[in-house]
Amino acid sequence: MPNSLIKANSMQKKYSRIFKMVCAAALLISFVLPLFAGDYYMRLISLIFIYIILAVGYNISAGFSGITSFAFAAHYGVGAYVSAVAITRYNMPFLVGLLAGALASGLVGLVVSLPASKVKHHYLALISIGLLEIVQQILNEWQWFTGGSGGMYIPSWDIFSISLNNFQKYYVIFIIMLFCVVLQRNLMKSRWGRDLIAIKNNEIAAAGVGINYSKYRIAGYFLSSILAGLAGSVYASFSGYLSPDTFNFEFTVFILLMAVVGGEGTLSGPIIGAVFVTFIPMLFNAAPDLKQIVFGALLVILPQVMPAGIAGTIKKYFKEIDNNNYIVEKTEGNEFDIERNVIKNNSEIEDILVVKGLTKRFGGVTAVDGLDMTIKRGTVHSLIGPNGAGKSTTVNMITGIDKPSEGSITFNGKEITGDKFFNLTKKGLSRTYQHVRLFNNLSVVENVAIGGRLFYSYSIIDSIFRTRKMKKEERKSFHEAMEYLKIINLNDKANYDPESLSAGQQKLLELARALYMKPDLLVLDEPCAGLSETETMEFAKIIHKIRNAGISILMIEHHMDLVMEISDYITVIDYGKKIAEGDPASVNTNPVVKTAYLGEGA
Ligand SMILES: Nc1ncnc2c1ncn2[C@@H]1O[C@H](COP(=O)(O)OP(=O)(O)OP(=O)(O)O)[C@@H](O)[C@H]1O
Repeated sequence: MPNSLIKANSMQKKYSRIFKMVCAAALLISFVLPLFAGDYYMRLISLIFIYIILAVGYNISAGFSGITSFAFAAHYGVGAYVSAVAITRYNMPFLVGLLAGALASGLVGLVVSLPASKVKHHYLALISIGLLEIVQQILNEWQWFTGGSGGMYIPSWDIFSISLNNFQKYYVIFIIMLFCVVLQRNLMKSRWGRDLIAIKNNEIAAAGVGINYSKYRIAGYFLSSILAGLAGSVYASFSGYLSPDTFNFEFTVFILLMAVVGGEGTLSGPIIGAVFVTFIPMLFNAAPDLKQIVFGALLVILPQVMPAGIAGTIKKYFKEIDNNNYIVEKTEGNEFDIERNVIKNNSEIEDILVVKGLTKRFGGVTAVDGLDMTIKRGTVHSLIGPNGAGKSTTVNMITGIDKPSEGSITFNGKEITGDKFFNLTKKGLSRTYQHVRLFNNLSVVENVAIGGRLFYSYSIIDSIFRTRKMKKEERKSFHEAMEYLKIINLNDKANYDPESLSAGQQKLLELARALYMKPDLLVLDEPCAGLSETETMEFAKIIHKIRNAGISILMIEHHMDLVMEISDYITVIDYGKKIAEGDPASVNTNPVVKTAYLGEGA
């Protein structure tokens, strides 16, 4: 059967048309503006371009990756001063100076984010305030390097010994800005961008698809600080004079305001934010003291009345999300063959998972107490017990979310006790969650595609330049993700926002994501909670299919009919201890289970 493109709905099409027209108009105006505008306006628009570069940097950090930092004024300052020193004191060419400034800011970002990644990530916000203070002091006091409070003059720009006039400077800044905007767009529409967005959405689920979120946070912040440093470097040569006062907390407020007005985590937000926030102060030329009050008030009010900013609000109105609908293909015809699409594990080991003496204590509470359990390859093994029995804690230890207090876990013959969650996914373990953990800033199909991220190898450079390799792998990945969506009958909702799905559909979507990871052992934590009776029966059929394809399943479930119907083996726990195990028939008639779990007399 032929493939047909999934059609965006009419509102999304309208948005896409309007968006393209606005972009084309903005590009055209920016391009021809110097032919008509005087020097003043050319400098003003150049400054907006610089702010766009800075706002793009901040957006990659806070908007997409969820890393809050108040040090972007400091990164901007480091970039500006390092490039100025490189050009004026060491006679480096302008372009080398730009790179030096950007890199220096990136290095500072690295130094700051490395320790911050080891503690809870919101500590980076605190560390960033410290950095801003340090940079302020250095700029003011380190006379021979920065010129101190007296400032520093930078000679006019030379590129290949040609001194640039304002007209030429405008186009150089315009090209650098365009590069940064396109870089942001390309990065975010690739697996690297999706990984960053996933971390912001849900750290645990991100680790569940194999993302080492500490490393990604560091990388995201490194890139953001490079862009902020680049903006500062361009500003230094553009303005011709640097003063430490420019890079203070007031400027941090200005950067935050650009993000809040434009809309964090959107591709056009930095552009909209930079334009608005550059023009707002002009309204207060007559009363400059009022400017800070207005900026502060806007920071207080806007997140409450327009939390998504201008770009986010417009997108919400058109129900648009930044997705990859241009490469999503809907396959019709043959039913998806799970067996064909799973990686067969060649291991001969029959006991796929062996748990011995597993114990977890939370302070005085022993949630799991010396549990022994063995899961045979190719079976559906259910773990049941009353509320609070320790089931979720058990699977959290098996999947590396909780560290066991005692005991051992062996998977495919290798000990995995205490392994990190993101490492276990690479070893063939995937899971769903008691409370659904989807990535709500990604579309339905992207939520599945991210499950297959380990099978694709294109680099971040491939992403930025959208190489053939990147496009080929993305197309394959989305095509496969669509196949997985077929299993759960959601292929016609590929471009939807996951929040628009019913609770049952969201559970199924999580299952499709876990399946695309091609696991050896699939762990399902209460997969049917919130599903209707019909959906539960559909789910049972899917589980049968998955098991027949050779994937072993460990399932926690309260729906007893389902457990009895689809399980090959059942382990029953109560107060963290195993009280029974066996096939469904024996467990169903076990008097201890009846007493403890089913509430009947033995
Ligand atoms: N992070 C935690 N800190 C402290 N106590 C915890 C923590 N997680 C679980 N517990 C406790 O451990 C015990 C087992 O909880 P767990 O969630 O594993 O049970 P469960 O069998 O999955 O329950 P349910 O069926 O209601 O989901 C409970 O008493 C719970 O309160």
